[in-house]
Amino acid sequence: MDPSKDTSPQVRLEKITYNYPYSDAAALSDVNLELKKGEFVLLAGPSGCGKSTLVRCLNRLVPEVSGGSFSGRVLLRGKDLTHEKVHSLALEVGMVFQNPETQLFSLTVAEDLAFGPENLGLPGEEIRIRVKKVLKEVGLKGLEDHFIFTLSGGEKQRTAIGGNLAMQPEILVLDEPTSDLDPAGTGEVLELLKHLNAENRTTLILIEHKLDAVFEMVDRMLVMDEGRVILDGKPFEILCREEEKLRKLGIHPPQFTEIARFLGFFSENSSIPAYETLLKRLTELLQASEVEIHPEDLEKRESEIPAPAPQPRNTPPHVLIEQLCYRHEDGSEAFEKLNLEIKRGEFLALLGHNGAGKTTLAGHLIGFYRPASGRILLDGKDISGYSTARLSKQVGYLFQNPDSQIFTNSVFEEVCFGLENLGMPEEKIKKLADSALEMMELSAYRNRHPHALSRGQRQRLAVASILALEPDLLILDEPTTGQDRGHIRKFLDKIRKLNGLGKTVILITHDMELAAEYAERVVVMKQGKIFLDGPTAEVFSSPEELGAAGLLPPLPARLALDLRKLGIDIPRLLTVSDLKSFLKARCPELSACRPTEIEKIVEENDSGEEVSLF
Ligand SMILES: Nc1ncnc2c1ncn2[C@@H]1O[C@H](COP(=O)(O)OP(=O)(O)OP(=O)(O)O)[C@@H](O)[C@H]1O
Ligand SMILES: Nc1ncnc2c1ncn2[C@@H]1O[C@H](COP(=O)(O)OP(=O)(O)OP(=O)(O)O)[C@@H](O)[C@H]1O
Repeated sequence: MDPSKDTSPQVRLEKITYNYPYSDAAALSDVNLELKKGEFVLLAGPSGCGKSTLVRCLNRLVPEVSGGSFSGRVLLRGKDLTHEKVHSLALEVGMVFQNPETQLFSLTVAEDLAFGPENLGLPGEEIRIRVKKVLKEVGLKGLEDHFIFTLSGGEKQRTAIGGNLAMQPEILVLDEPTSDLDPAGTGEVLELLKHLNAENRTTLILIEHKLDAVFEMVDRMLVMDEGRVILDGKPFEILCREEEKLRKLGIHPPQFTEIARFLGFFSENSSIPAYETLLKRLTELLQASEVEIHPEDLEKRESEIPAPAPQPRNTPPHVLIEQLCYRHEDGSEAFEKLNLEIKRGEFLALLGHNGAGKTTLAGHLIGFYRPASGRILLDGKDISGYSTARLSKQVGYLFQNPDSQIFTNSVFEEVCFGLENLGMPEEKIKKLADSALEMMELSAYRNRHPHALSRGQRQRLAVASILALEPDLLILDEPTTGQDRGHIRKFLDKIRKLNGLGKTVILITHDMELAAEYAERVVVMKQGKIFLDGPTAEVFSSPEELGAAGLLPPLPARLALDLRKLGIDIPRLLTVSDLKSFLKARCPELSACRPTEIEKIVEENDSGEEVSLF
């Protein structure tokens, strides 16, 4: 039979129920699922719902390595895997894990890419060919001899993906493979996956919280909640039809589907409209409308972003970086006379391509790096003589990888750790730790070992530990990795409130949507230099410059820019809410619509609860 016509399932999960050791709650409950060869499947669901656990059943990491109690069967091309070993499945099921560091074993990039094929016993020439091909595919050409420990987060992620591609598996599972990548890198990796899927018919299972970039290219979307698969179908249909259910789970629709739905596309047709079609609909709507624009409607949203607290006269900036020069140990230049000033109470997004120098720059503020020349001042004081321990009283630094800052044996101890180091009384420590855990929705895991949490939960734990310390300056290095949109917003809404109380926030992110929504100022780095710096709306109105730094403005900003080019009178817009408010003000037929259930949910969520901690 022609294998391309074979419609029998490649993977079949039958009644899978699984509990981790010592855990009463089932991580998977009665999961039944079939996947066909060549399918490209998106697996979504709130943090902790069981996505990673489910995919780990496919190569027997669950339960062979994880232990616990497992029932049901996993069949691969009809073969029952119950008695298979993890290593014997490596050729069939490749897996790119959430944290690339857990799967990089060698000293250099090229050695790491060769590691898998070498273990398969392939001839040297074949290995060389594969490594060369993969280096190009994952965009690491030129870095082949770089040491793994010197790579930026995004470069490590590319290496981890490349290592799997070099094995040419039949099924490739990718657990948030783009979480640390810049928008250009995300696009490249997704193109690569599309190509693998189309050309080699590799079955792909992609776990992603960032739905914007992926929903258009996958064939099928599965949504999990509490260990069960609760939705299964075409992505655009699920995202539009089930928007209410998804929002309740904390899964926010991509900006594209939200706008398309608002403009009525889904009720007319269930296929995804093109960007140009959205633009055309908006143009027609706005040209037809004769209602005057009410600028106050547009300003409403912006005014929700708290303005920085007024600076008393003659107070020094909170952060002042003067003429900073820094070289890495290998002599490569990171910064040459870099200058940056941040006022107290600013909410600044630090953006830039992978390897631009964001983490290295931010690391200088807490003493992980020391300038070769130049000065760094916090509140006017030169920090060159301060230790990292001293600086951590003023500066809360959330690492890109939460596992880098988790080192105790229980969730509660973890949050207490930093507070104890500050020498606080026990009663106060307990109170602050409890409220930090409550704020991050982790109270239920109080006594659990941190490494028995999902990645998103570990990220929230790291955030709780930092927030409990009430630092004046918060540096959040990619805090959204592994989080669902619901948790991200709750967390950033709280950070915004802290910012409103005068805390300075530096958010390092590759997520333009979040930068647009939360930051008042955007600084873009490119190859170790400050490339753009200005108010958020202004920076996101410079698509050419952003493009040169490998970034793309968020969708509402792009639509507004393109509408202006078409001669439509429209202000700068940053968020979907901005766009909706503008349209409602301008087009009475849209504003006449009663709020849908979904909009009510959004409004309820937006109204926010009180910050319990401070
Ligand atoms: N080693 C472990 N021991 C006990 N419970 C665990 C362990 N690992 C994960 N869990 C729990 O199992 C549930 C499912 O975790 P899993 O990592 O599969 O979630 P996820 O959907 O992949 O989450 P995320 O999006 O945050 O990565 C979570 O509630 C988590 O706390
Ligand atoms: N110890 C080191 N030796 C040599 N080069 C290094 C070292 N540490 C970092 N680099 C390089 O410096 C550059 C900047 O790294 P940095 O981690 O600051 O980038 P980034 O903008 O935070 O990137 P990402 O978005 O990928 O996290 C990268 O190209 C990285 O490979």
